[in-house]
Amino acid sequence: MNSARSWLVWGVAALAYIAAVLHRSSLGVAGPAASERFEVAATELSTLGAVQVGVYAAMQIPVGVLLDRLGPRVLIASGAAVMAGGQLLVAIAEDMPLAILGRVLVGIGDAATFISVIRLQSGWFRGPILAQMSQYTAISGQVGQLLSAVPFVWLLSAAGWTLSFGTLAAVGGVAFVLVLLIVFDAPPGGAPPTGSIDVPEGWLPRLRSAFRTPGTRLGFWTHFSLLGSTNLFLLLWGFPMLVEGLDYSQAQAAGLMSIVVVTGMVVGPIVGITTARFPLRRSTLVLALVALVVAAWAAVLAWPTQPPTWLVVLLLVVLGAAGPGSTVGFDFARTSNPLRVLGSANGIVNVGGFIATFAAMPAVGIILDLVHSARVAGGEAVGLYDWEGFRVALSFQFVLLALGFLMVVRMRRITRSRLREEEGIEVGPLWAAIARRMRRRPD
Ligand SMILES: NCCCC[C@H](N)C(=O)NCC(=O)O
Repeated sequence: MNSARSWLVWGVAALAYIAAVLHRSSLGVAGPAASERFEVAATELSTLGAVQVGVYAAMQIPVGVLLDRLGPRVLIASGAAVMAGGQLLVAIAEDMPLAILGRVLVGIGDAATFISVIRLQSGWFRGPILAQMSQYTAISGQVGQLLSAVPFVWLLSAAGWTLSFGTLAAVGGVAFVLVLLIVFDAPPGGAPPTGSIDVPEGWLPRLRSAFRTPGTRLGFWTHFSLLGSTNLFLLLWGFPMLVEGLDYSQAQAAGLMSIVVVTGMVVGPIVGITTARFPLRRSTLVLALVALVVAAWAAVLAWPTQPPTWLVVLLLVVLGAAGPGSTVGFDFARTSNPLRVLGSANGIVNVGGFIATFAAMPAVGIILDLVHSARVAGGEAVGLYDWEGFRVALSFQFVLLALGFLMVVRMRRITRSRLREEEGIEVGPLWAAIARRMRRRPD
């Protein structure tokens, strides 16, 4: 445990996750080339991305269940192979149906990767470092995002569609081989024991047991509350909001959006160390981050004119910090479930953020349309994507953020009362803990 070999195994699994995120984000940066190759408009093209994210979300529970049966090694390796196959289809596709099939395969393989790497960590690491490992895994994914934004974009322009997507397929193939050679579920001698906790037999009872555990649902609502806004911004509405709503150039908008990614990479380890040091205060950190997201959006959307750049940057920093905050959801699942149901529990947590994203993505589009139609009917000559429209449409997020906040408060009450009954641990208010600590400190 926690040995050089643990780091090597995790490192190769993290490489597979980097490759997964590279596959995931490769289409987003290839928009114009894809429009040209398949002769489709932007709207049809966006269905390719939506299909992939939809498949990813729909596969979380089945993948979680399979993870508990087959273990992370099989799931990470199969994920890499399926994604490589999918990218190969995209590389040779000359029409949309084959490209869609390719992206469906990418979505399926991608779905198997992140929660399997998170599950793998519990086989190889012990102690406080475990709380940090999920953050390091999530950060490695950001490397995949950067690889798609810079070298892949360059390769696409230099070598063309087939060769560049073919290269991604080869990257997936290399990841597959490396995982088979190096990644095993646990060190020789087996995984750490699950203690005296009874684990039900059969996938459905196990899934039910994971769902009934309050810590799993606390993780789900954490992920729901903190990933929705960041995903909504990064995956769909951020770019149009900055370019068409706030009149930034495309290059400025790209630079601004990278603030979200870089902040996530900086804040991740801080969140990991904090949650490892103060495990009983994780939910307070989550609630504080949700409150920050609400405050930042409220300030930007309520600004009397177009918000100044410093305020936009502040929003982007907060959205960047929310990403690592959402990863805390997996830590709640880890500390409240036995190892043999952790795959199912991680699957449940990971659905949270994607449900929020799915609810918000179309809702913002529909509200933008409604506001635009109403204003045009009232005699105004305005574009679909003007700032007034975005102000109203993006406010929809407050509904999801409020729901998420209230559910985190509720689930933390239930989790804490379970902790009191089963382990005799009383978690008092934060201010009382701080006051106690100050009294203990020598003058
Ligand atoms: N851009 C935000 C990254 C946060 C990572 C996140 N907690 C997560 O759940 N990722 C799932 C995945 O498959 O990448």
